[in-house]
Amino acid sequence: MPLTLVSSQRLFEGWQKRYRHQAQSTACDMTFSIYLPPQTAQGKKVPVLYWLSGLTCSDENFSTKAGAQRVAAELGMALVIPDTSPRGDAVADDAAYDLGQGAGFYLNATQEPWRAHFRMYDYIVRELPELIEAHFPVTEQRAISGHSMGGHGALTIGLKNPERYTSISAFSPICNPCSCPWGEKAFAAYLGEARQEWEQYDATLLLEKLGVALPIKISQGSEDSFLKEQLKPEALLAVAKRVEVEVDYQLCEGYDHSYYFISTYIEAHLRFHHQHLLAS
Ligand SMILES: N[C@@H](CCC(=O)N[C@@H](CS)C(=O)NCC(=O)O)C(=O)O
Repeated sequence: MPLTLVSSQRLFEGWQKRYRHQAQSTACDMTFSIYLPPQTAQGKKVPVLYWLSGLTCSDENFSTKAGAQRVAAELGMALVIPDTSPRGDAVADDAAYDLGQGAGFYLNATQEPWRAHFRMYDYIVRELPELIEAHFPVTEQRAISGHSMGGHGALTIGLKNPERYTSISAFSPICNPCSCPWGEKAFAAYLGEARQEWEQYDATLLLEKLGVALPIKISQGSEDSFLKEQLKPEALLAVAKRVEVEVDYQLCEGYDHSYYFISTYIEAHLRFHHQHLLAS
């Protein structure tokens, strides 16, 4: 599995790098970004935080806007930031921002024209960590976080694979995609009309079914324009209470859905993951 280096920059005594590689699960070239903290230059292996971005993003939004690298350098954590979907001329797409390229929803599509390439669940859970652990000085300790569609990805992937992650966190996650317009549209397209197929990718329904007790932290802006119609944290929190799973939920007064919000709270999320990675 060869990697092609796309770019490399020095940052907080570590390195921000971008790579391209041919992915088996998505059957196309994929690009990801990685921040390697200074400890790796001293030959030390470090744990990894996987960050899943939201609709319309690539691997570059978080790398350039969240400001996470300073604290990652201090804590000695690598940051791995994949793209949000397969891409390319041979990959199906849709004119809307919330379907197709840039909107992979971290699932394995079963429907035409999506199923050949839209297999982001397999890519994130298996293929990418295997690649990262084979090529970089990292341990097998992993944490997972994300924003909006990526918050949905972090929650569902973490809940379904608790043995693979120490902790889950999310900013403004789509908590109950089976019951919101973004989720209903994407799941109908990628998974078909049978709603029982959708349940395997819905954090609220998964928490109810699996009751996984991994540490979970969620931050949500009170002025997020998507909060009421799309994100539905109240559905997840009600289930968490019912199944007695503790969720560290913070409603952040006055913040919206943007990377200004993420950059304000990313330090708290990195320290949360670091504490659980240390204990693992
Ligand atoms: N109305 C927005 C919806 C998409 C959106 O807000 N995307 C969020 C994630 S759900 C994002 O992170 N955008 C990229 C950025 O802010 O850098 C658009 O059309 O771009």
